[in-house]
Amino acid sequence: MLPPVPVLSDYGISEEYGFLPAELPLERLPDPYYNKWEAIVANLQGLILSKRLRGVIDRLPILSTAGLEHDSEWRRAYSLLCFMAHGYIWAGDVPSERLPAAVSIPLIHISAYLEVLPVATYAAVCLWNFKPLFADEHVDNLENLATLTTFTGSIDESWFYLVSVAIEARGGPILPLMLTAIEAARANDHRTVTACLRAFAERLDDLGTLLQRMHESCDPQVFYNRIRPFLAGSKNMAEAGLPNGVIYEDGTGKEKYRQYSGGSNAQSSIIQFFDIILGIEHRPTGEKKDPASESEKEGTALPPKHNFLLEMRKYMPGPHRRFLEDVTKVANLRDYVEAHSNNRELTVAYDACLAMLRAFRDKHINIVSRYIIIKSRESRSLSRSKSPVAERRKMDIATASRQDKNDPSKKNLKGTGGTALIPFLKQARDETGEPAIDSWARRVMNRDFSTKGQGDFFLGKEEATDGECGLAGTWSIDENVGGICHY
Ligand code: HEM
Ligand SMILES: N[C@@H](CC(=O)c1ccccc1NC=O)C(=O)O
Repeated sequence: MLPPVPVLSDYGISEEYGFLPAELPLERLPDPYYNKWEAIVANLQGLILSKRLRGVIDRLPILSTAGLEHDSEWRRAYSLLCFMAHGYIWAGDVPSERLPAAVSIPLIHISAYLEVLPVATYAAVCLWNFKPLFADEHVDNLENLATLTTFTGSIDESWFYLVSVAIEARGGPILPLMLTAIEAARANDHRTVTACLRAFAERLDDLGTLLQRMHESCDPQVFYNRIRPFLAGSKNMAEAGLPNGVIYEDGTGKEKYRQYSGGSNAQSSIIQFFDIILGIEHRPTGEKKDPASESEKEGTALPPKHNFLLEMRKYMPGPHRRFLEDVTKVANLRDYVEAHSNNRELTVAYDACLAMLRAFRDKHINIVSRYIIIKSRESRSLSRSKSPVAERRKMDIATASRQDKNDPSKKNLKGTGGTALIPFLKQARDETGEPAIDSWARRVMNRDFSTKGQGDFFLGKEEATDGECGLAGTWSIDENVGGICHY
């Protein structure tokens, strides 16, 4: 007996909005008992700017969670407390190693209820932190979105979160679409599978276009120096001033240091869903395709490596994490397409999805290059010329990275999630092309993009120059980030 195909509503997932809550995030908690939390967050930028946030939170009483009713209230409370927590920890000349009980006690309780970790996750700042400007218009349109809370009050920060919200909303309908494709493959209905894959490829192309819009209104300077420091977690943050992590006070005096990764879009369930549905496997960073043969060669068993993308599932809301696990059990499309490799329409549609997802990751690497790598180089040379200790510390918070004497600008830069970002992101991109069925597609997607240049490429047959799946285009090589495909 095959396991049942998951039903979205069983996991609180919407057919229309995907992992965004079907009920819009609350703009404030209805019970006036929580006015103190609402007032702090409503004045967050002012309190941070005037350096008065810590004092205010130090005087805040411990509020009970008993007044929270609907899930949307729990989500609002979680988001409020995460903004307060990260504001408290990071707004100051040195980060705070302790989080007062007035934040940590309710935050830990609410996180347990929502089955998410007590740190500013992607859910806290993106999924549960937006509103439509016009209630009668869709939220998959960036022109109809606003954020509820930001650390800085800047349009750059709002835009940074909202691009992700729009991607989640526009990607939402892909979930029921691809669950239908799984059912169709079970019924050997290749026409429906092909149609679903084509529609998926087109949507992925849309999502890439949305991702590119990051450049419109989020300035790399503002992102790197003003916004990003607040998104950092408490893991691997020694350079930034948190060698042990953070103590979440509970009044017992017996608390231990805790360490959590910072917010990262790797905590978005939708992109992980795309990988699962297409049968893309992500290995731990640095691991080659066939590690068994490598260890046999050396005659040693390799120790198990850390798989960051799996680790990031712990930072997703519990039902979303369980949905991904259950979809993994039924994902059959890669096997189905491989078993029907003589069906050109089917293989081309499947390869187009891989190509589009790979192109999405290319655009993302380009963003990371502009928003983090280039910025970190600039701030390093600036800080070398200024050099006082306070400047240096600020720089370390901004880069949230380790330094390497030989190449301080590249390999050792860390993402807020804690990855060695460039090797990790490039590997994730390359793994996206691996399942390609068609030999053309395989050659194009897995080619060595290590030299600069440009040219044309085709996915599928040579005559498939264009068309429904957008299978032809040009490629060019950027000096920082490897291959970029333009469709
Ligand atoms: C200025 C904007 C952005 C920057 C600087 C950025 C940076 C990063 C970094 C450094 C990582 C590595 C993981 C970590 O350690 O955190 C990452 C991962 C990731 N980011 Fe972004 N990101 C941005 C926007 C986005 C957006 C809008 C999306 C939309 C979906 C996205 C999707 C992902 C995904 C899916 C991963 C996991 C790696 C993968 O699956 O390829 N990012 N990002
Ligand atoms: N990993 C990114 C941060 C990041 O992507 C992120 C963090 C919190 C909430 C959303 C995020 N991504 C996208 O919009 C970084 O290292 O700066």
